[in-house]
Amino acid sequence: MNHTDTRTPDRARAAAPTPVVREHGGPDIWCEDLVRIYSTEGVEVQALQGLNLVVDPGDVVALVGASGSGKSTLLGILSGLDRPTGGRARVAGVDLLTMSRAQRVDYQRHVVGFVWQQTSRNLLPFLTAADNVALPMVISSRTDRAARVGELLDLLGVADCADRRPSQLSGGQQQRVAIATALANSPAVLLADEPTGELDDTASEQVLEAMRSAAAELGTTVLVVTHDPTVSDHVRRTVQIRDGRTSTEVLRQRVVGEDGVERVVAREYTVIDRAGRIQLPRQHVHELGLHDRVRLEKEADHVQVWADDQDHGLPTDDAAGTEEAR
Ligand SMILES: Nc1ncnc2c1ncn2[C@@H]1O[C@H](COP(=O)(O)OP(=O)(O)OP(=O)(O)O)[C@@H](O)[C@H]1O
Repeated sequence: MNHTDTRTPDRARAAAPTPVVREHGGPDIWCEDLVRIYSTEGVEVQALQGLNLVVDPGDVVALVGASGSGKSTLLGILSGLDRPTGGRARVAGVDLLTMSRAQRVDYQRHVVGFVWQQTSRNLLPFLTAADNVALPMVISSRTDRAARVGELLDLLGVADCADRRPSQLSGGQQQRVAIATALANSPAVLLADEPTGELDDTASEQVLEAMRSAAAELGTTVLVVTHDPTVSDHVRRTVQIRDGRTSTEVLRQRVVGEDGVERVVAREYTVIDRAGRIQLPRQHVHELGLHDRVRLEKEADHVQVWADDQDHGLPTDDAAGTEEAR
């Protein structure tokens, strides 16, 4: 113990966060059957209803979905601000359900970075951009601060803003400084909740591109909640949440055609959980009149889904019917 430290051992311990236990290897975000139920005045809202999500290290993923579908609830849990009601969740090898309150501080300082929608919420107004970026490193006693501040501001394209306060920056510049601040302590995962929600199209484009390229350069995994339709140009993978569950995903791949021209091919997938459950797109359900139950037919390499148009009141000799085991 430091002899100049006059605090009692207990107080000294309380000041330093307890390090989180990290298992290395595996995905950077892993959620299984995640449930979050809010209870207010006797009314229960099931914000997450068994959500599954796996994000590999270095991936940049956009999370989209209608208002109230559970996006912010998920981000709240992944950032360590909230606890799930059930299920399991790991971020960068940290088990979020067994993490203690003291470990949460270490988790939020070193494992995850966070950017909020409101530009004013991300930065301290009385500090310059450079001092805002340096602050998390001061708190965690990092010594290479000046070099790191320069590197991050440069990476986010706001090196010329270093000596300005947030009020002297545009909304887009503020968000880029906010991303630099969130990346200061080299988190494994960057979480962003509508980071372009208050910006116009041009500034949104610049912020998303700066975030993507900085994450690629630093190897940071990114999960960004957005309503911004242009986000698809900046991410390889878009995950859609519907009613508290991941429902569909769009994966984009760059392919070179026979004409030698490179293009992006996007393909939409429906998410299947461990139990084999899938959620059919609402439009398919509506257009095909699917309800109550559907009939599945397995082909050699795919499964067909048919509306139930049988009369169940009578025995049937329909060839598609399956004879019950006796
Ligand atoms: N603290 C809370 N107490 C009670 N219900 C809540 C609370 N926070 C969220 N909810 C409810 O949980 C559901 C999911 O909310 P959430 O904020 O996660 O959705 P969202 O997809 O982020 O929506 P938006 O796009 O509008 O921000 C909604 O029905 C919401 O009303």
